[in-house]
Amino acid sequence: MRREKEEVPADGLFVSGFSLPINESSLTGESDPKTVTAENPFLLSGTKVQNGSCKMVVTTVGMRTQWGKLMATLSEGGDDETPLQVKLNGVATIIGKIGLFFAVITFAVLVQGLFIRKMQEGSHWIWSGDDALAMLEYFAIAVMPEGLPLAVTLSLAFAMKKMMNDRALVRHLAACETMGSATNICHDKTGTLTTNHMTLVKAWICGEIREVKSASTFYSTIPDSVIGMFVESIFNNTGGEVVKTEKNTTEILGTPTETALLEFGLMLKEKQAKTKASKLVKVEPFNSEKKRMAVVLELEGGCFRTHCKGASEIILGACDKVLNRTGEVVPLDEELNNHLKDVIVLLANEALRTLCLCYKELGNEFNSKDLIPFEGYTLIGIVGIKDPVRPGVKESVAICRSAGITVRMVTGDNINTAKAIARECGILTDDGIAIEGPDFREKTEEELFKIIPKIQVMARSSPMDKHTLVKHLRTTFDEVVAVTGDGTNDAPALHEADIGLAMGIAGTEVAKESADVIILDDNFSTIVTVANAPLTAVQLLWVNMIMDTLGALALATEPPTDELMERTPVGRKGNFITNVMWRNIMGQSIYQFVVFNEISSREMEKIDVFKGILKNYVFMCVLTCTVIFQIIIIEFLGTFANTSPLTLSQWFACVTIGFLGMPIAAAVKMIPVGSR
Ligand SMILES: Nc1ncnc2c1ncn2[C@@H]1O[C@H](COP(=O)(O)OP(=O)(O)OP(=O)(O)O)[C@@H](O)[C@H]1O
Ligand SMILES: [Ca+2]
Repeated sequence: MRREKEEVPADGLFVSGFSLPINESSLTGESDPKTVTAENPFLLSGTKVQNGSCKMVVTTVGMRTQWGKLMATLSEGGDDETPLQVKLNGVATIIGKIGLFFAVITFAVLVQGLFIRKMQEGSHWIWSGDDALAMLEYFAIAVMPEGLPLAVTLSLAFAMKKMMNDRALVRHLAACETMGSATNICHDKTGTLTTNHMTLVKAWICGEIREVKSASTFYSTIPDSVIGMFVESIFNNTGGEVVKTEKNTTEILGTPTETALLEFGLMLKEKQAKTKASKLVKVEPFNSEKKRMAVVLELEGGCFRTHCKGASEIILGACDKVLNRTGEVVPLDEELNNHLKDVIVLLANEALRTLCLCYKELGNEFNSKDLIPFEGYTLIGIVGIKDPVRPGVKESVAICRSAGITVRMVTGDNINTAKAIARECGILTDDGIAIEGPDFREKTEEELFKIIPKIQVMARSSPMDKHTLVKHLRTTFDEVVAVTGDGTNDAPALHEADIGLAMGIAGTEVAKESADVIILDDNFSTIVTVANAPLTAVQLLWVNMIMDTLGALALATEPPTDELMERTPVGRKGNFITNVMWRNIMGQSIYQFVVFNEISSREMEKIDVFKGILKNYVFMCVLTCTVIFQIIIIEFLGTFANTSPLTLSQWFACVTIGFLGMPIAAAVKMIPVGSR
């Protein structure tokens, strides 16, 4: 028995069930779902059930399935280079050349010093093992700054571990740093910005909007025939299911929209005497493209009736009759039509998801092979479903904004619902554009070029619209785009994005599989943390350019600070080494002392470098080790390291001079430079 969004566990044959779209993209790369029926009964392991349920007979399992065979032949392919890697290649070459130049000079100077000493001693013809060792040591000193690649990998790995602690599972290591340069985030609404716990709170039925508090108040003024039709619609035209558990409680399965409707239906049903027996002859399941679902019922006398429900304004367009106050079918005239449109806007403006439910008598002429017609329906009612915004979303959006990241919302919902939620989250501002998917599709390239930067909300979008927007942002505008999502309809966009983030609990398998990072606890603010982590890689890198590997290692373990987010993201084109970095590099090169410099390097823009220093044990540990090492080398390893013990006053002088580096670093940080 397969249920929605589940993976088919083995190869097998379809036995019974209703139209069952299967996504075989994991096997064939084809993203359009294929419908499995009695004529086309093959179910393959590893593919995803997108809707409905069925019974299947298992034919093969494990490595014998098509999927298993594919896995066996699969060999690792090379990955695309990430933006950081591309930039690193460039930077590494320059640094390499500069480094080589200085390495040669350092080596030459050291060797020349050795020669002069030996000349003075008159022993330049006699070379001992000690001298060879000295040469080797000079060489080591000269090539010391080559820890760069090690440090980068380390820092990414540390970032990944850090993110794991924050409940973000990184599926691709490279994603750790791509996120740091994200300039755009496209959020899906339902399930990402909102909690996806839906409840039906209002309904327009029999001529007025009623609040749903209890069945009895809702009931009293509505004719029984209308309630009967409503209940018939809810329980037959559904992708969900009401099941009795072993403990004799009822449990509702299905998507949140379906559950909300079924819950409401159960409440009404308690009062309803008995629903007439009827048989389902055809189901057209909901999909994000059509945004509606329909079923055909065979009634007692052999007549057929179809029930349809879905996106309010689309369904309203297919209705030409409506059930009035007394439960009679009356024509839907223009006045009433406009009134209903206003009702939809009214409900949507309250951030409610609106759905229309309608039916049509088909007489006794219906063949289950026919398509369900989509016109001439009778409207039963319009429902308003509440889906509260996740806690912390507004704050997270604000943080992203201040970090210079453009935040957008792409949703399949009604434009007014989308706008209301977007305002609540602080995504939609006065100068932003909200557009509907069908409008967006019609735009020419030039128009798109003009409006895309201003689009803050895209409503009624199909999965392909989401994908198209992301693609345009990435190619035409050269932005680094992050996408968050939970549903199957987000999968194409998640896949297209530079970094795809999927919700771990509420997210569907298909979404998770297309994502780079999975937010395990569905906590929205984790997305900000994810955006935070990779900047440490950059921070660490500049340190490494002027310092040794050990220091870099210490900094690599520094947790990202919230202030990091306030820095503008690097982007695809932005200079890798910003002016700020150059300033610090220059300043510090002129006057530096390793230990103090390590402390100074913790923050590139802040004067207060000590903030949180005691919390980073690894940093403190490495620092202490460096100091102890230094003392040991100077005091006790005189003959080996060519140093002599210092007097107390000499020590004091050294530390003071060294420490001076810190105020100097602080002073350098005061020099104003542009933000890039
Ligand atoms: N089970 C359903 N049956 C009929 N219509 C539905 C059903 N679920 C959703 N809808 C309608 O389809 C619209 C949403 O479609 P879609 O699946 O593209 O978006 P979503 O994933 O729910 O939202 P988002 O893109 O914000 O996550 C809703 O506004 C609603 O009117
Ligand atoms: Ca969604």
